[in-house]
Amino acid sequence: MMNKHEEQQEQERVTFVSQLLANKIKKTKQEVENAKAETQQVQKNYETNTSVNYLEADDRIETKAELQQQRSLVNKVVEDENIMKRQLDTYQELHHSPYFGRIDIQDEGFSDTDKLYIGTASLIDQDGEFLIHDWRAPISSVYYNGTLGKVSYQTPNGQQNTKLLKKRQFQIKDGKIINLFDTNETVGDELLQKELSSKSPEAMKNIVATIQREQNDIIRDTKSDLLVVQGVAGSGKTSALLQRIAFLLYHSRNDLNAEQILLFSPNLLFSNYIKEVLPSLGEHNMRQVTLAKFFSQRMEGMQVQTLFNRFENQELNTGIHEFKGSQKFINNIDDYLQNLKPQDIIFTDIHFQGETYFSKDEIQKIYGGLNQNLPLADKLLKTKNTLIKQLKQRIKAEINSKWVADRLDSLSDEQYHALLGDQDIDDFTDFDAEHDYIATQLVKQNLKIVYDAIYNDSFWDVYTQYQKFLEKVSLSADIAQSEWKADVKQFQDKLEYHQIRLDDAAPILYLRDKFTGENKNNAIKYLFIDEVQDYSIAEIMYLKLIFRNAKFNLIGDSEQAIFKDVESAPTLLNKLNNAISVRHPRLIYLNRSYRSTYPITTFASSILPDGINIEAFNRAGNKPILYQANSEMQMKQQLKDLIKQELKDHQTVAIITKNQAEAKTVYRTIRSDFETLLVTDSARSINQKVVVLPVYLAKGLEFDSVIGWDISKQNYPDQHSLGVLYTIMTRAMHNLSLLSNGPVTPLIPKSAFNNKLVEVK
Ligand SMILES: Nc1ncnc2c1ncn2[C@@H]1O[C@H](COP(=O)(O)OP(=O)(O)OP(=O)(O)O)[C@@H](O)[C@H]1O
Repeated sequence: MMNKHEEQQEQERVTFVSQLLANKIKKTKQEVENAKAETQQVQKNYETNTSVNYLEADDRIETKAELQQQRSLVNKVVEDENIMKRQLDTYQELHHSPYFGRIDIQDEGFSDTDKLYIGTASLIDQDGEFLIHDWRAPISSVYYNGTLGKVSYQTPNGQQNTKLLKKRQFQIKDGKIINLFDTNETVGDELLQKELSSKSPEAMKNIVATIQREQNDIIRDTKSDLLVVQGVAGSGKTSALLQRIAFLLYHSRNDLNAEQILLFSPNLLFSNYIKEVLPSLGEHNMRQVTLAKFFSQRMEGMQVQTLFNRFENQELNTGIHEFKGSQKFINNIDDYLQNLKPQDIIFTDIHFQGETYFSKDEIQKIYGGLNQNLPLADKLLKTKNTLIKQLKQRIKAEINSKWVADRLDSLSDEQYHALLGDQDIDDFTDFDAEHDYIATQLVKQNLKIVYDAIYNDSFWDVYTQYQKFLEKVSLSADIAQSEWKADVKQFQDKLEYHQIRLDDAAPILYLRDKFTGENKNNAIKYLFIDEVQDYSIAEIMYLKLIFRNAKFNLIGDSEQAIFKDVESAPTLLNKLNNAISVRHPRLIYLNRSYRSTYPITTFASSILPDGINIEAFNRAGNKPILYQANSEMQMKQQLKDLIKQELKDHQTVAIITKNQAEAKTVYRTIRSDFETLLVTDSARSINQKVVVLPVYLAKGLEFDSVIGWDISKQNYPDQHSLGVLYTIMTRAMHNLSLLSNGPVTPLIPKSAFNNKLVEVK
């Protein structure tokens, strides 16, 4: 036990640091004010200057240079102001809770010990001494990883050794220590217990003070170019992912910024839920996108089916669905393209003002005339270049035509200037040169449609090409020809309405971008996919094709597959490793579950084949209760009673259903008794105590109390529903109840609920 004197000393230090921070805050606030005033002044100057009429040719050159100078001044003061504001945010965050850990270390051969305090950001006093070390600094890893004794940690200069003499944990609130203790554990369970038993917050919290050893491995990995995390429900995958981003931004701060990190998240609700984590760590948010949004952006003019839509409609042929999502299917596309003869390429005419400008035969000839051993993308590029060359020649010929002369005569001053663009009149040697330039611009403007068609590859019909591929591909044994034909027909029918089924989206895009070599994104350096079990291998292969400079971080739980059958983790990982060949793959398992109480975690795990491997964090709570009703009416009444009861003890009660239709039924049942939010696909926040939502929108979220709706045998008849049921159960932090109309699903083993089955009377 720590003695009173030591506690007092620690409190004095906290008070000292708080006071220092208070001063810094005061000073920085003033600096922000000054910076603001300066920005306003500079901006005002800039606006006055830009409003002068700079069409006057004489003034132009001078004005231009001046403007450029002014603009960079504006940018600079804005940037200064932002830096100051960020600094202020950091101080304020630290002022609230300056640090959460202390380590005492002693380097080999030295007799004195260093006391290091660890917090969300570093703080230095006027002598350059660290009052607080950033949790991401190399030495801080000792706090998360080490037990007392000899320890080592990675630095940019290699591994360092030291001796860890003491590890102390703090809970500090508004300058007061509420808790402190010494520990030899990685990060003591005591603090974690406290963190986990609190009520579910509206937004996700950062876990910086209590990061666990395996989580720390994920966060601090800098070597892998494919990092796969398989973690059971509630094991902190999403938390670790976000801390990892914060770590990477710190670790590579000179050559990585938040804009170069992209996170694929399951839905908008989730995006919103995690939005506050990085700012609370003093970092900018990464970019976020959902798969649906990403696809629709890449297939303009097409309506791409969403995951939710596919799940709701359940119209899938499993064999075909699996085939189209497989690595084999993508490899087939590669083979198809490799062996594609020029005459098999679906070129289309380019039109201009209702007439054929370049015919598909001409284009075919250009393509066919190329050395066919060139890479695909080169062949297309050369074809495009030839087309553009021909277009330019026609533009030249067009300059002296009558329609151009007529149009030039009727140009207003303004139009003339517009055509002139950035060009300076003084640069022309004579009037003819100027005339030719303007005429060329005019023709170009008119022929821009043709230019765009070439540039955008609209002379190639990717959809029909894909259809041809479908007609040719050799099927796997479990798919009947007739079924496949029907599927191809469906593809064609949907296309008429500009609709693309989700299963076809990634393969089409893959075919397109492989053929053209275009649409690559070289800027993204780190790609994260959360809930990766919901992605097909084909989709991931497409992402790999596009984001070729990105290190891939795939995070998920094979047991929570709600859109397909549950796959064992090794199977899934094996598939991923084969599909994305990289140099340094790494796989990390997280088997300990933190979200739910011990009874809930063990109950939920009992329905999984490998559930025994899931380690429940030891936090007490009630056993889940199963209510079996004899009619829908009885079940509804029981639901209302339950909600009333749960609201007494909990902040949020979520009723989770299998699909949207059930969610609506529940909503209608309870809305007159409770203020209720029915969560839909477009929802962005949950701001009600009682919420109803289908399982796929509950992905990644957590609630104090969860009620699973109608988990009857009829609703969850077999293994296909395993992932759905497991996901529902594991959303609960403190309490879980399940309702069933009639006999309970066979997925829950009798032994799991023997003494907790309540017959509804
Ligand atoms: N080291 C930790 N310290 C404190 N809390 C933690 C820690 N790890 C996880 N948690 C908490 O456990 C809960 C689950 O974490 P998270 O949502 O990151 O898990 P997940 O693996 O992504 O879950 P799922 O796959 O079930 O959606 C959160 O409330 C999180 O704050």
